[in-house]
Amino acid sequence: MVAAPVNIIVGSHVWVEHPELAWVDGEVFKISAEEVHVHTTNGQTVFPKDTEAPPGGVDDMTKLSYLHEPGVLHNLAARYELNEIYTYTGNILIAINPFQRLPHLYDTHMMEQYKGAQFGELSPHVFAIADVAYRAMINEGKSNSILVSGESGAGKTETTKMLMRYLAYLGGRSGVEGRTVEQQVLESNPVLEAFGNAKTVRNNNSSRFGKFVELQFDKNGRISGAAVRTYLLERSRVCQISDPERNYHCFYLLCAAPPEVREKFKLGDPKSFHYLNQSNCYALDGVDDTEEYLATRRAMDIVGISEEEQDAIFRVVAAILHLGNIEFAKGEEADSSVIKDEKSRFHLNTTAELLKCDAKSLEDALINRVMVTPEEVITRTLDPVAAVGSRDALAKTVYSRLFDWLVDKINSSIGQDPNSRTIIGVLDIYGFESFKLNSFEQFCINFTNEKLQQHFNQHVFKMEQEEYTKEEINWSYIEFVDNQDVLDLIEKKPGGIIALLDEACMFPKSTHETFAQKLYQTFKSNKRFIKPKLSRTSFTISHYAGEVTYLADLFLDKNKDYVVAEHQVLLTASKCPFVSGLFPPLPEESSKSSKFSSIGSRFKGVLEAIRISCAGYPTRRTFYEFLHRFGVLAPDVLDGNYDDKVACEKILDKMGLKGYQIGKTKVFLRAGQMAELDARRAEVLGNAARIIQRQIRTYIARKEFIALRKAAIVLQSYWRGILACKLYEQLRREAAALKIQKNFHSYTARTSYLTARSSAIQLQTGLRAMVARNEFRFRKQTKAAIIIEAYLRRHIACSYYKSLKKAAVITQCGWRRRVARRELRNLKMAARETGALKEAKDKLEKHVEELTWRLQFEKQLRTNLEEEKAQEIAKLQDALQAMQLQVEEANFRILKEQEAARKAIEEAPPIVKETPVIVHDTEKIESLTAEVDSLKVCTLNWVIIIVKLPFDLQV
Ligand SMILES: Nc1ncnc2c1ncn2[C@@H]1O[C@H](COP(=O)(O)OP(=O)(O)OP(=O)(O)O)[C@@H](O)[C@H]1O
Repeated sequence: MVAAPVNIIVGSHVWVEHPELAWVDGEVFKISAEEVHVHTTNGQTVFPKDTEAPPGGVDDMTKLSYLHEPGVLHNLAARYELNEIYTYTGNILIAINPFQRLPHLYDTHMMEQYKGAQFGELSPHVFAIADVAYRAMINEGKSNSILVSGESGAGKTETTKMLMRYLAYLGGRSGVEGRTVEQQVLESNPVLEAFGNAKTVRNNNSSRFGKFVELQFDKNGRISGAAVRTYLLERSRVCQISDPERNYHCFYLLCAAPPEVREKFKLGDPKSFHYLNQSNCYALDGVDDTEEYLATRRAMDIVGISEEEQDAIFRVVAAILHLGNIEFAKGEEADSSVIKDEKSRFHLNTTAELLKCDAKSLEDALINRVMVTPEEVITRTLDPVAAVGSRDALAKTVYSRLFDWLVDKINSSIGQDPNSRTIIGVLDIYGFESFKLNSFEQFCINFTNEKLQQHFNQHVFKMEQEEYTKEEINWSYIEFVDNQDVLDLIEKKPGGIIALLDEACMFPKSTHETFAQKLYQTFKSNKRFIKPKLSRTSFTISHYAGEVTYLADLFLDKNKDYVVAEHQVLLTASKCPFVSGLFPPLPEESSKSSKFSSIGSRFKGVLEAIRISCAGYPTRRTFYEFLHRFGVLAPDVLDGNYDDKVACEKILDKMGLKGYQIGKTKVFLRAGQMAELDARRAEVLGNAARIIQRQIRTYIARKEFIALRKAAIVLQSYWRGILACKLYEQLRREAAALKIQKNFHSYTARTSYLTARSSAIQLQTGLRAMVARNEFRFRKQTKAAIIIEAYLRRHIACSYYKSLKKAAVITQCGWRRRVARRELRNLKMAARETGALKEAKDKLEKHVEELTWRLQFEKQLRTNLEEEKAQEIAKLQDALQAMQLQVEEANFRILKEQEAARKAIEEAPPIVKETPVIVHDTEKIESLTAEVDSLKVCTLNWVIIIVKLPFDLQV
């Protein structure tokens, strides 16, 4: 791995509950207006406050004028209060856990801004670090790594995720089946977290392993693959937890799995398992383990873990829980043990069943040890305590193998790029650890941190040197505290602690006690090694970050990191291919040395970087800045028209400072020299201020006196004026009072008059209203009477009219009947006369005919006599014509009479013919009609009045 050009230190928690109080790593800092008090275990230290720094703090701590621990912490606290969680220290980023979501800090817009931006141009940000790493990789073609370190819960994992997101943004590539590599790495997180994370005191989801995510890039800077490497899984947690922590999440998830799963693995309440019930914490706030179980299964699906493999994984997890419940009792032989009771045997059988191995072999593997000597094979029994140790060792081994299997599976699922030229690695590893009891794990972690520290020292030192070279200053005598001696103590070959440990592991008779004694002997004169009094197995190392006492008790076993041969044989023989796959047969005994391939640092590392700066020339100012600030110390130098560099040198000499350096453009000051100059500057400025103050005070006092006198005169005249005003006011008030009284009296009199008047009016109104109402009632009654009368009269008139009408009609009918009868009689007589005429006519016709015949007869008889009687005939003819005329007349009359008779018959009764009559009493009728009209129409019949009567009406 190429040395990292950039580092991220995830800082310790800083809580600023009160703006003036910060708590950092167990030390309380009280920040007053003038100075910073640090309450440490060694008592109280007081530091001057950095008055140069802006109230919101500086974004790069190298800009602080005073580089001391409280100043640095105060700066972080001030920034934290403004939600500025990132701060630079040179090119190191310090991130402070905000304990709240700050989405605006990580959105695409933010990524866009940091893309390609100059380092330091924008506010400190994790994206800026990733950007520098990426650009360096692209420009120089070198791999880079970013170190994320800090104590548990500081936010390393979150920071790592942000880095990954940004790097994926820069080098994004669509991955297999549409999922990007970054997505695949993130999708694998739930699986890793379920098996590698646990609740600790500081973090509910604490990663209990170190993680190195390697993003592989192709020549175009596109992500072409990724790998996740894990380190130092906290194996001891599988068997041992303390309240209120939890074991790995997967155990609780499985206990909360659906009933059929629990039944299959014979699981129950987590409280019933020894590996879980050592702590009272079973559930996590806001986390549903059943949901998490299903989410983990889903994530396993995504990662490509088959159904059978998932089943086997959870079977192994269940087996570990049952394994933990196997208890041992003393056996009959000395130093031997047996399975304690039926309950333990049940768990033993269940474990064997789940691991698909022989129950008897499991029992033997737990309580016996086989020792192979050149001569013979000896089987040694284990006492109950050793058997428990054996049981726990098996549980830890199985679990760590399971975890490694998962990591391998995830890596093969994400896919590697064997042709990748460059990588960017992100290392997420815990920082320096010091607990009450520290074991081999802490030793390894702290060793890792020592390594980082050395790397870090060299790195910062190198940068300092570069700056000094650039400025051409003499730097040969710069010292810095090196931790090489600690590293020598731990890793030197031969003779270091690790070498001695490896040596001890190789001797079968070695115990932790002999190992500790060896250490005491070897390092009795080493400044970094301390033997604690009254202890036979612990030792203390003076690390760069402080002293840590380690318990050597389990160092040998843990260092060996070997799988007990019996356990190996047992599980290799498992009928379950998954389980046997976790324990492939060993080719041969492998070296047991610990493998540490990475480094970490923590916050106090950061301070070391500052201390290194202090060891050199921590304060540097350009000539202009220096003269601008400290010119007041030597005004004559400023007036002397010297070159800036010479002027700076003269001022420094005048102040009697030694050891400073003048570069090409800057003045380099030793630690503390800036403070000294500041103090002198403050003194000079103070003296000047005092003179100015004196003059100003005199001026102010005189000005105040004149103003006071002027004010007194003005006050007096005002006061007199006020008295006169008061007198006038009194007089005015009296007059006003009289006026008011007068008006008041008139007002009351008028009010009472108006009241009486209004009462009288009211009374009158009432009475008048009463009279009017009576009158109105009377008129109303009268009107009603008139209406009734009118109705009555109309009724009488109507009745009378009806009777008259009826009489008229009767009279008319009688008269008409009489006339008609007379007519009829005449007609009948006429008819009878017509018959007689007709008879006479007929007779006459017969007579004519007879005469005609007689004429014709006589014509013949009297032909001769014709001439004689011509005259007589002519006479006769005349008589005949006359008679014919009479006949015609008679006929005509008959016809007329017939016509008249026919008409008479037609007109004969019952038909009554209306004959217009002359109305003599029209006025009377009209008046009646008018009256009837006025009396309102009662019925429609009455509206239509016959105004013409057929006969003379006599009333
Ligand atoms: N940048 C951040 N923004 C918001 N919340 C954060 C951030 N960093 C950390 N946190 C919060 O702090 C919690 C702990 O962070 P994280 O798990 O990253 O710590 P860690 O240093 O990895 O701890 P451990 O070493 O125990 O795994 C997170 O669950 C999250 O709630």
